[in-house]
Amino acid sequence: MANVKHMKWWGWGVEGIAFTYDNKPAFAPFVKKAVGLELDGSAGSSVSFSDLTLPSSTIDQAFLAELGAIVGTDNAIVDDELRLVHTYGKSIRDLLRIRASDLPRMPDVVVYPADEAEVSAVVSAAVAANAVIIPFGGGSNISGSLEPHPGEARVVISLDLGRLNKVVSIDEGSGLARIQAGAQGPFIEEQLGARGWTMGHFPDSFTHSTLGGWVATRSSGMQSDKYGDIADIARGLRMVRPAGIVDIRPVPSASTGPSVREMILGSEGRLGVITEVTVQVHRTPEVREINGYLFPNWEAGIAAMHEISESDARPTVTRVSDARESGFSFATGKAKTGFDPQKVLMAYLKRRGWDLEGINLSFIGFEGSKSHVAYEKKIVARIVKKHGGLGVGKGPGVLYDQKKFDTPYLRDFLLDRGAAADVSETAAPWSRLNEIHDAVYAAANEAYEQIGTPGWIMSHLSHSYHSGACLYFTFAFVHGGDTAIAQYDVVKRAIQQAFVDHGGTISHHHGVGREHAPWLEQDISTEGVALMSGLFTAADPKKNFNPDKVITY
Ligand SMILES: Cc1cc2nc3c(=O)[nH]c(=O)nc-3n(C[C@H](O)[C@H](O)[C@H](O)COP(=O)(O)OP(=O)(O)OC[C@H]3O[C@@H](n4cnc5c(N)ncnc54)[C@H](O)[C@@H]3O)c2cc1C
Repeated sequence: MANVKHMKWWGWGVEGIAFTYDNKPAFAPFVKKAVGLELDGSAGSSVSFSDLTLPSSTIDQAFLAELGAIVGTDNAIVDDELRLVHTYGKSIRDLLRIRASDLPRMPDVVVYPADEAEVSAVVSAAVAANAVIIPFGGGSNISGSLEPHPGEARVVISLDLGRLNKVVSIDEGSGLARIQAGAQGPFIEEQLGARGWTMGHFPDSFTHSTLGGWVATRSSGMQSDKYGDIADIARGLRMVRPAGIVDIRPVPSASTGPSVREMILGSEGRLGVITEVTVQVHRTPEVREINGYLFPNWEAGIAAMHEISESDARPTVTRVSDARESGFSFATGKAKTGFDPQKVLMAYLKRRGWDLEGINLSFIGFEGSKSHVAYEKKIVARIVKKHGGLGVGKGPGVLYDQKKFDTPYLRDFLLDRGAAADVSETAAPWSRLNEIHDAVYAAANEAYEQIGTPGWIMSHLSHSYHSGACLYFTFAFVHGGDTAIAQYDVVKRAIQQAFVDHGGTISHHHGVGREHAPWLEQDISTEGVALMSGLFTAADPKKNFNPDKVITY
């Protein structure tokens, strides 16, 4: 069997790692206050694989043998757990549906090609048989980008790129690395790091997502302020199509008509299978540091991030959490014995007249030579001070850096105990960020009233650009069991609508999939959707490539 590791079928990450609130005394009271959920130390209720009802595979032996002849019989697999892992991504909707056995259509077979030639052969065989091909990276998307259409009558192949996982070569003279599309974050950085390079792309899902998936969803990492989004980082591409390979060479910029590279970015498997990407890489910096700052309120934090984006400083991360999200961060802190610097700091701020409930916690990252980092930190310190903020040093930044990939486990913990939590993000001009923030809060709170349960919403700004920034919202509520997805839809719809109504996009970095497709027309206009639809129809007239995503039937 293919030696490709997958996440748990029922949640985030790998078996054996889970969120715990041991030694986090503020966590249980925080959850009680936020969503009314009583944490009593019990393990909660999870789901066992044998409780699920799964539809059988519809692939016939002859086609399975044909695929097996291309990739090896061990790499064309009909196995229920593998099929399940390849059905959905990791949104709360996906996790709720799995727990409810809401699985109308699963892939019939999971195929693991070893190289581009095998991808091409599988694509040819699949198109000849009029089968559906769904490229699979790490399965971490939260936009419904993988699931087969419930009524799909044709054979559905999940084409897992997990064996295409090598850094092929590095052009050290240009800072370009050729990397296979199925490589996951840690493996890429390990390979590059060993030769003194970094790609600088660190999405929160870094540990379980792939280069091909990042490109296919237009991903953005937490250090995008310096390194760019994947759309900036990915310079060259190779994508398998039924009639051949699209080969976009890694030139720094080009004036060659509408950009085919851009058409592939965000295509979510609808145009073909990406096998290789040439990315920009940078020398590992001499200094890497994330510092903590506090602001007395949200408006001050946003104004400071805006001013930093216009300054001579070019931090890697500019992030500020609103008061609610800051409260959440404080609540997940470990208990201290003896001297507690946080307590001392809070006492100091109180003396200076700060409203402790209104504190906004910020992280700003710096990379480069010692002198460059010192120069940037000086600029940032001046701006933070101007907006009434305060630097609190490296300590909180070190903690943030260590914990940043652990947060997703919390969602499974809450789900086991009856609470649904998920995220929605947007990007908008600087001039509209405060308006969007307030509008989303109002929309979510109205939605909670509508579904009749107390709910939680919190937000941070991340990913700053010249003209605006990304706002990222996390929401949670105790769900009503069978009605959980309907309740989730009410909240999610309210938030997405508030984005478009107030000048934001429906998705800054999570793609469209099926989840955000209903708002696409409001975002890019009717004619915009018509253009995109024309591209998909011309490129894939029989809808063999991951149909029903981005633009749905
Ligand atoms: C806890 C959590 C945190 C997250 N944090 C971030 C974040 O910080 N930034 C961010 O950008 N996203 C984030 N995401 C979303 C997700 O990780 C991204 O969308 C990621 O880019 C998906 O990559 P993947 O390899 O898992 O792709 P998959 O989920 O396997 O696939 C996603 C889509 O891409 C297509 N695809 C995958 N590989 C290929 C290929 N080789 N060729 C053609 N199409 C392909 C699939 O068909 C599908 O349509 C997060 C998700 C979770 C659950």
